[in-house]
Amino acid sequence: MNFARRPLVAGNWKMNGLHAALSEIDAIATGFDAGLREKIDLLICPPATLLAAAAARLEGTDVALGGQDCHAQVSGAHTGDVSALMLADAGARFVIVGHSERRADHGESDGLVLAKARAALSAGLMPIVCIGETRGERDAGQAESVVAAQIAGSLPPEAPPERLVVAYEPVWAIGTGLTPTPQDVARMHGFARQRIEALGPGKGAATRILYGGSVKPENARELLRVSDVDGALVGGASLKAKDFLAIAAAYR
Ligand SMILES: O=C[C@H](O)COP(=O)(O)O
Repeated sequence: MNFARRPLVAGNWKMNGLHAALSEIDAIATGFDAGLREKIDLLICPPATLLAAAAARLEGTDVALGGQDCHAQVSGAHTGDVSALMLADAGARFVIVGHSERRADHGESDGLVLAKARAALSAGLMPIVCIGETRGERDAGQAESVVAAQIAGSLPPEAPPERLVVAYEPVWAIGTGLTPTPQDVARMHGFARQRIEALGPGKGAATRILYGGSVKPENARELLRVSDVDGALVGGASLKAKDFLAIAAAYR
């Protein structure tokens, strides 16, 4: 166990959540008790429309807020986009970049994800850079080469490891109820850590790598106790405070 890598349990609400859902954020803050606060970091990434209201409600708590994406530029003529600085201004401390849904739906390349991660760092945010192979890539025996290319192409090598989080999310496990075996997770996280080490000595050992893809209260303990797993990026099961806190409780 590397104590520099404090576990992080992060919830990604994706395009879910109207104002009524702020009550779940209140419940998460209430349920994040001293026993858990001592051991882990907890983060919610609601839709951008809820960030400012959530920030007001979370003031004085230890629950952090994050955005789900940011533009690579600080400002300008980019209709519909949100910059990292705007997310920080609204109360975010983290931002997810390169989620597979962004890579697939918006054709985001490693180069663009890298630019977004750098924009996040410049705005004082901690980027959570997502990587992971598709089912087809895995079946073709390319899981490692895909992940290696994503690490080389989308992680800013200049970022100090304590300012960067990586999330390994096999695309075929997202929202499907399917998960890799703990052995598979250990293998892929170990591999990712080696590739991160190639970005600079000591980076592999010090960078937090989260697992994401169908994490639920029922499988959290098994997945989060795998070596080289430093937390979870949770989608569907982060929408209800009860489920999200039950996942975080794997670290009790
Ligand atoms: O960002 C979260 C991941 O895409 C996982 O989503 P999921 O927990 O619904 O499978």
